[in-house]
Amino acid sequence: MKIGIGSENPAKIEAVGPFLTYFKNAELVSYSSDSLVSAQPFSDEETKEGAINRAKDCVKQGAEIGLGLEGGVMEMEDGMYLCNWGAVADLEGNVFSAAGARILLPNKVVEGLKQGKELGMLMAELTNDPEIRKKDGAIGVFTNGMLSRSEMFLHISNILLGQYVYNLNK
Ligand SMILES: O=P(O)(O)OP(=O)(O)OP(=O)(O)OC[C@H]1O[C@@H](n2cnc3c(O)ncnc32)[C@H](O)[C@@H]1O
Ligand SMILES: [Mg+2]
Repeated sequence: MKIGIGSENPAKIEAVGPFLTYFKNAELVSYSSDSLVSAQPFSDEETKEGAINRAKDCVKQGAEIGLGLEGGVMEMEDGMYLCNWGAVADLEGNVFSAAGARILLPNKVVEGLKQGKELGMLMAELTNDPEIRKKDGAIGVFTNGMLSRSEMFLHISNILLGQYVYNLNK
């Protein structure tokens, strides 16, 4: 059985771990799947949609179970937050989604986002590390290393697996 992840970003690929532990005979395949939303989603809705589209795209490309993870930003009354969504889809047409951590972004980053820059690029500039989105990510930087981007996606992946299995067994 193939379990697909709709990204080539290692921070996302690592997060498939719980699915591979649960479905013991599964093979992991990473697809460059299309989120069909903007490269920088600007709301919870758009970020969630991106995650669902990535998960469904993996199934379209041949996976029995597809996982999609998407990072975005969303506005609240006190400013702009980093938000994260995940989704799992399967061949039977089941789809489940779940959200992960949110954290307020500093003004300097928000200004860049409003100018149309992607968060990944802004974080690379801020940290002088072009690979930051594949490792600690914004969440790691702004939590002083307490929670990395891959750990944050792993948390979402556990929620998705739990939801998926709960509903399979019903
Ligand atoms: O290759 P893909 O799977 O697209 O991985 P990505 O790093 O581009 O991740 P997303 O498309 O899900 O995220 C949308 C944008 O926000 C950036 N981003 C989101 N969360 C981030 C984080 O925690 N740290 C750095 N950049 C982040 C990301 O690099 C993109 O520019
Ligand atoms: Mg992207």
